[in-house]
Amino acid sequence: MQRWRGLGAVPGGWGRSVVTIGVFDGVHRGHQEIIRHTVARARELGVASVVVTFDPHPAEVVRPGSHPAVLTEPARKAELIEALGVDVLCVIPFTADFSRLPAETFVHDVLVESLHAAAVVVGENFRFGHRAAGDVALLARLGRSFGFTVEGAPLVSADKPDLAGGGGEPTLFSSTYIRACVDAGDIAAATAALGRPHRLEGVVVRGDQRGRELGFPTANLLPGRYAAVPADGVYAAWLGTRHGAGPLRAAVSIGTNPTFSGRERRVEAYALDFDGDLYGERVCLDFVARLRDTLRFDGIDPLIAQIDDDVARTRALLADPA
Ligand SMILES: Cc1cc2nc3c(=O)[nH]c(=O)nc-3n(C[C@H](O)[C@H](O)[C@H](O)COP(=O)(O)O)c2cc1C
Ligand SMILES: Nc1ncnc2c1ncn2[C@@H]1O[C@H](COP(=O)(O)OP(=O)(O)O)[C@@H](O)[C@H]1O
Repeated sequence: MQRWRGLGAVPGGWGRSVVTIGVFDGVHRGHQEIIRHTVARARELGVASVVVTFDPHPAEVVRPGSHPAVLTEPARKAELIEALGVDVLCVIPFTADFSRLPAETFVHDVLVESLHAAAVVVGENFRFGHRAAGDVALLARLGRSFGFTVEGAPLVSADKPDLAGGGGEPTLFSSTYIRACVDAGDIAAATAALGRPHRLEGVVVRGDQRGRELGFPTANLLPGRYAAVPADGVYAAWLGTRHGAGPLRAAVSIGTNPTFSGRERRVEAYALDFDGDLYGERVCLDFVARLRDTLRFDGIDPLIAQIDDDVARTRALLADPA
């Protein structure tokens, strides 16, 4: 997959392409559907498939201070998009000026002049241009005058309507919905919508050096500034490192360590069957299940007994690194 930053990176003599546009945070099952459709269409037409995305998140530029929680860091997003067979990922720096482009100008400059779109694939609820004034109907109208087709991919929702909480309405998979699932610690719902576990990435930093004394050294993960951190609680997760063998089973604690009257919120992972130094390493946690709420214990013995139980459950849940 080629990676372009900005429209200036489009090579001279670029042919036609099939394009899809979006923030694609999470690359969830709905996104996957749209991207697969884009790739399939491009292959049919014998042209390149291009995913256009934005950095930073448009919300932060349009309303500073409103950056939503990030489900996938840019490098991870690119990796997931590449795995879907896309030819080009074009990341447009989302500036205040760019945000003010009227919908028509956006279509002309990006889709027609730069990418020579033969077809544009979008979800039914796609909005674009200044104040999100453009919709699929406008895009289709512009397509007729500029010479590209517009294909709306159907939106994907939960198979079981009752996942929505009994309301009867099927839950539409969206980044906003998945952020809410993660924020509530609903790992099962997040996994269903993403089509894979939610991943948190970060660097291992020093904590209070207490873990070792408890018999459970924990890698304290410092997530990215806007990362979507699951609700306080204890989780079973796969811990991935850059070096070393495959992913490690981990019992993860997220919270302020109330037993020790801690104040800082921390993400700590005890890796099972592991003894090594992780300080300064970039690691990731793929959350598989929520085990329980964070509790305040009277002393360390009941805490240790509880962590023993968490570790046993983690071992049972995470059968075999595939
Ligand atoms: C699986 C697991 C579950 C934990 N559950 C709790 C808990 O319920 N309450 C709590 O106060 N601390 C809990 N802890 C956090 C410990 O208090 C923490 O690991 C210890 O304070 C070490 O901190 P340090 O890494 O900063 O040295 C848990 C830790 C692990 C690994
Ligand atoms: N099984 C393990 N799981 C997690 N970290 C481990 C493990 N074994 C050794 N370590 C190392 O020990 C460190 C954690 O020790 P700990 O006493 O909890 O200190 P800290 O308070 O700095 O987290 C980790 O950052 C890692 O480098």
